[in-house]
Amino acid sequence: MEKAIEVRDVKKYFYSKKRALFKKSEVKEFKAVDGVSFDIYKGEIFGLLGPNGAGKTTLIKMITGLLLPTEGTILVLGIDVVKETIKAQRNIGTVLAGDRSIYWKLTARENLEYFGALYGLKRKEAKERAEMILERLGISEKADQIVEKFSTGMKQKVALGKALMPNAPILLLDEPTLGLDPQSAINLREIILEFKREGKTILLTTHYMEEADFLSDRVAIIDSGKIIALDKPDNLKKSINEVKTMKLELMGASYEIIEGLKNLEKVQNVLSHYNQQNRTFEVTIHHYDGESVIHEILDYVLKKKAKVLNINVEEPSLEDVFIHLTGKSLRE
Ligand SMILES: Nc1ncnc2c1ncn2[C@@H]1O[C@H](COP(=O)(O)OP(=O)(O)OP(=O)(O)O)[C@@H](O)[C@H]1O
Repeated sequence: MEKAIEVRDVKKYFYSKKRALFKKSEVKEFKAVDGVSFDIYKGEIFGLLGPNGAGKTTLIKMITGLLLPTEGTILVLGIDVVKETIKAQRNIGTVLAGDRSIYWKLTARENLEYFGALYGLKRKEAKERAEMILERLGISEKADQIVEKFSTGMKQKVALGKALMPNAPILLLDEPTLGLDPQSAINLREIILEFKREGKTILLTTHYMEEADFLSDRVAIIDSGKIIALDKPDNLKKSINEVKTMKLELMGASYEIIEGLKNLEKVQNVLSHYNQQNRTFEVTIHHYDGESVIHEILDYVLKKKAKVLNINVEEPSLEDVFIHLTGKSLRE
């Protein structure tokens, strides 16, 4: 398979000065991306899944040439992003999370035409392409209104439209559906799949496991600047087949009772979320081996006088893969 993007041993360290009274200021090093390697093949959707602060945006910014890596090499269609930044950038359309680079005082159409000119399109070409993209993204009707008044979803579509203007073969989408209402998110995911059908290579970052699962041909799970797993979503889920997931909704429980669950034999991970409104705990339990441990869990909970409102035994999700590997939730 032909490679569209090659990332080799890439690191990005940030440095900040910590001032202390009467002492020499210390330089603190922060490893935002800490030795990452992967390939993205032509025509695939590659998902980078990880919690907030995992290093996803930093990686995208390095691939697109906006940030210099501290170490390592990035090739885009064989072109070194550091050595030939502009040449590499010609192959990429990028939308960063909460993209503010579109002009809010211009209309959607003016934005696209302006960026088209910036990318070197002739006036007529830019007009035609903007028209086609506005149509594709379903925003033709509002194309001549200023962007400032648009909803978050519409603004996101204009940002995506801007990234599509140069008709680059590779798209980098950073949290494309962040902040969108469910229906707009579904629409945008459909549009992303259409781009793939047209042969574009897409790298997207997300911290929504359903999104990574639904869209990606392969997913890299990233945490604290490192890739901790990389495979097709189904293979990742199969890799934790021996781990079963049980979800409980408990009334009258406490953090202490939930901590106690961790001491049960064959229980691997316990994560909980307190729902203030209903005063219930939603508890996710990863355990090995079926029935006996389920009985033990229920016996324990009932002995502690908590009420079980709901029990679900679920198929593993990418969130479960993440919990299995890190012991924490994607949303923490
Ligand atoms: N310019 C910078 N200087 C110092 N630290 C930075 C800088 N940019 C990012 N970081 C830190 O690097 C880490 C990774 O940030 P990054 O934005 O890549 O994460 P992310 O996975 O995209 O998460 P999010 O979804 O929250 O943006 C964070 O802890 C962030 O605070």
